[in-house]
Amino acid sequence: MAAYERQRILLRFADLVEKHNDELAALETWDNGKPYEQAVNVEVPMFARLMRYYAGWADKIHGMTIPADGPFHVQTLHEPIGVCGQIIPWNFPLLMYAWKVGPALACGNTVVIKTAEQTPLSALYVTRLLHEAGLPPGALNVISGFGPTAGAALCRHMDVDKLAFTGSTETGKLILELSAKSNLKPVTLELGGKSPFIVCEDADIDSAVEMAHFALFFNQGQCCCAGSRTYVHEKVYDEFVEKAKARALKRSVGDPFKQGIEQGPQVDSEQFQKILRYIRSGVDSGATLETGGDQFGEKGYYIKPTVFSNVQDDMLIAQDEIFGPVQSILKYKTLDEVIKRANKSAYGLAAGIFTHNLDTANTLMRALRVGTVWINSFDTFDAAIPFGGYKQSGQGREKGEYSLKNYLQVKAVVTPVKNPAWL
Ligand SMILES: NC(=O)c1ccc[n+]([C@@H]2O[C@H](COP(=O)([O-])OP(=O)(O)OC[C@H]3O[C@@H](n4cnc5c(N)ncnc54)[C@H](O)[C@@H]3O)[C@@H](O)[C@H]2O)c1
Ligand SMILES: CC1=C(/C=C/C(C)=C/C=C/C(C)=C/C=O)C(C)(C)CCC1
Repeated sequence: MAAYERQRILLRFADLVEKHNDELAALETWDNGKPYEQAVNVEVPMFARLMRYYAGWADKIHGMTIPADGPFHVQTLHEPIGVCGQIIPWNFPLLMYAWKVGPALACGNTVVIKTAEQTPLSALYVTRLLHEAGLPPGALNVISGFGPTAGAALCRHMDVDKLAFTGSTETGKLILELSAKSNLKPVTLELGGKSPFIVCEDADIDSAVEMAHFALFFNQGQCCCAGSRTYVHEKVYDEFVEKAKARALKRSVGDPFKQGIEQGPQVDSEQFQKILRYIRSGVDSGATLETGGDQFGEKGYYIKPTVFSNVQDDMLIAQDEIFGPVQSILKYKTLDEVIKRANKSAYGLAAGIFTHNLDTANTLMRALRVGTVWINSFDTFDAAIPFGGYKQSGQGREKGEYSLKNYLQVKAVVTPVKNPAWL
C-alpha cells in the first residue's frame, strides 16, 4: 500500500480512538484494574497521539544515495520486513499495542499481535476501529491466547519475519531462544527493570518525595521502569523517609472507577500473592517496614501502599522486580558510591535524578548504565522519545525515530555508471 494511504488510515484510526475514548478507557480499567481517570485522561489520549506521530512518519521513510569508490551509483531501499509477531503485557495494554502496531504499520508491515491473557479486551475493540479506519482484512490480526502456547507458536513460526516483545526478562530469554531455533527472526525486547531514583543532598525534599512516590506507585507499581530503588543522600534521609511514609499513607486506594482514586487492585491473584511474598521477604531480611505491608481491605487484590526504609543492596526487595506498590528506600553518602550501587544490577532500563546541581546531573546522566534518565521528572512518555533498556532490560528502542529501524530492512542497490566523467 502507498505510504500516503497508510498515513491516512492511521490518522483516521486516531480520530476514531478519540471518538471512542471513554469506552476504551472503561475496557482498560475492567481488564487491568487501573484508575479510570488515568485511562480516560492520559492513556487513551496518548494512544491517539502515538498513532498521529507514526502517521507522520509513514510518508517520510526513504533510503539514501551513497557515494562509493568506483563508478557506481549506490542507493539503499528501506523496505518493510514483512510479518511482525508482537507480544504485549498486561500493565498498559493499549499503550503497548500502540508502541508496537504504530511503527509496524507506518513502515508497511503486517502484524500478528498477541495480547496478555489477563487483558484481552481493549486490543479487540481498538482493532475493530482500525479496520473501520480502512486497514485491509488480514493486515493485522489479534490473538487472545496464553504465552507458552499461542505466544511460543508465534515466536517459532517460520513465516514470521520479526518479533517484538514486552514483558519479563525471563520470558524475553525464551523468545530469543525460539527465534534462534526457528528462522533467526530479529527480536526487539523491552523487559524488566529495577530503576534507581536518586535524591541528592541539594534536593527540595517535598518535591523529591512526591516525584519518588509517583515514580514507584504509579499504575499500582506495575511499570517496567518503576523507580523501585529510592537512593537518598544521608543528609536528607531521615526527613525523606518520614515524608515518604506520610505520602504513602495519604494515597487513596479503592474502586478504580471512583473519582479521586489513585490506586486500584493489582492485575490478578498471582501478582497479588507474589508482591505479598516480597513484602514478607523484606521484613524477614531486616528492612524497616514504615507503613503498609499487607492487603488493603478484605476483598479484591488491593495492597496497602508499602514503604520500607533501611533497605540494603543485597536484599531481595532491592534486587528483584516486585511490580507492586512497594517502595524501598536506601541511604547513600557519596556520588561515586551511589553510581556504583545503582549500576550494580542486571537491569538497566531507567533512572530518576533529583538535583538542581548541573555538575551532579551531568555526572549521573553519563555514569548510569540505563536507557532513560529523567532529571527532576519521571515517566515522561512522549511519542518522540525513544525508550528501551541496557543490559538485561532489553534490546532495541521503541517510540521515536529510533523505533522505525526495527521494522525496516535495508537493501543496498549497486548500479555501474556508464560514463564516470559525470560522477
Ligand atoms: N516490562 C514490562 O512492561 C512487564 C510487563 C508485565 C510483566 N513484567 C514482569 O514480569 C513478571 C511476570 O509477569 P507475566 O508472567 O505476566 O509476564 P510475562 O513476561 O510472562 O508475560 C508477558 C507476555 O508474554 C507472553 N508469554 C509468556 N510466556 C511466553 C512464552 N513462553 N512464549 C511467548 N510468549 C510468552 C504472555 O502471554 C504475555 O503476553 C511481572 O511480575 C513483572 O515483573 C514486566
Ligand atoms: C499519569 C501521568 C502521566 C502519565 C504517565 C504514563 C502514561 C506513563 C506510562 C508508562 C509506561 C508505558 C510504562 C511502561 O512500563 C504523566 C504524563 C507523566 C503526567 C503525570 C500524570
